[in-house]
Amino acid sequence: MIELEGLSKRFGTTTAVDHLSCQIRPGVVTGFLGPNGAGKSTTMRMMLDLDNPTSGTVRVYGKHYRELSEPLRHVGALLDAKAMHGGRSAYNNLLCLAQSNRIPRRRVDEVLDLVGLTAVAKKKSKGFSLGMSQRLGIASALLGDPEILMFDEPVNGLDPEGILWIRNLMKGLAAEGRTIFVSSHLMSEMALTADHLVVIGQGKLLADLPMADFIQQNSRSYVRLRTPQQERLKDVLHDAGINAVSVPATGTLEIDGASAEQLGELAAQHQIVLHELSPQRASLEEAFMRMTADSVEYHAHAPGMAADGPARPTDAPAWGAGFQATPKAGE
Ligand SMILES: Nc1ncnc2c1ncn2[C@@H]1O[C@H](COP(=O)(O)OP(=O)(O)OP(=O)(O)O)[C@@H](O)[C@H]1O
Repeated sequence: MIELEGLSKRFGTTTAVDHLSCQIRPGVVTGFLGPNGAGKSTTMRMMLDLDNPTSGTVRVYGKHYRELSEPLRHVGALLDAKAMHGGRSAYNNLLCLAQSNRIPRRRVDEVLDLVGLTAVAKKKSKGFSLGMSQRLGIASALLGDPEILMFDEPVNGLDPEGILWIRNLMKGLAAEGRTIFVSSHLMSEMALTADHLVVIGQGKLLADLPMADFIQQNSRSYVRLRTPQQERLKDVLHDAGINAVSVPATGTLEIDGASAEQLGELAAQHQIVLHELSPQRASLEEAFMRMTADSVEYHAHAPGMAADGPARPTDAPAWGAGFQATPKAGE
């Protein structure tokens, strides 16, 4: 369990973290999301006592990080994969960490094996690729077999096999009852890994809720229908009080406010042929873009797009217009 209470951090005139309060619970993978510069790394650094809060507190199992004796046995973290001593071998980097926390030497071999670096254990870490450095950073986080694990962008530089491995590792560690807190900009990966989300924008808490609720609350689901009898179906739907929007580009109808079952049965009753009847659920990426659109600081613009153009994805469906995210703190 990690508890943040009114946590704030200012750097000069920049407020990196702004009165953040939430709890990161054990037994699940909690994803930590936010646009660039939202304050994710600063928050994680404060959790590890690497930055002092301007105000507020962060506690791990009821204690400040600095009060933990042998902290690696309680909290393991990967914040910066290149933070290792480049002149030391992977083995020696881990051995130094182990010795300073009274962790037995055999654990170094175990974690090297776990992350797949046994073959290069004696090589200096400055020659490691980003993916190998990530694996070494993950090994250091696992060294003390801690109850709490924090990973800042852990899949950065990993190949597909490595991404699958870290995903299963995090899920497995959470299933053992550990607290797993992970940041990533890869929404598709986060959608597959995290059970719960904490979302921040400009240092403020925007959401703290289960993944499924986040997607449901920040997107609209609808049903897509394709039929060779579109006008007839529209009349039937109209008579049933259901509004359908034609999408000429795809030749489909988009309907919200009715389930796929209802629509299929209605079509069958009127002997209307359907070529497609598919419930559409927005992706985590879409839900994230909608929620954080107003707190994105650094916008890139597609060629030809005005500098003050929309922050939302250009392929956002028309029904997104007027959408308002409802920030929700706590559950
Ligand atoms: N040491 C520092 N000195 C001054 N400003 C800082 C410092 N560290 C972070 N900041 C600022 O604090 C804000 C939050 O930065 P932070 O790195 O925590 O965001 P982030 O969400 O991790 O971003 P990203 O997703 O790009 O990694 C930014 O405006 C950043 O420029």
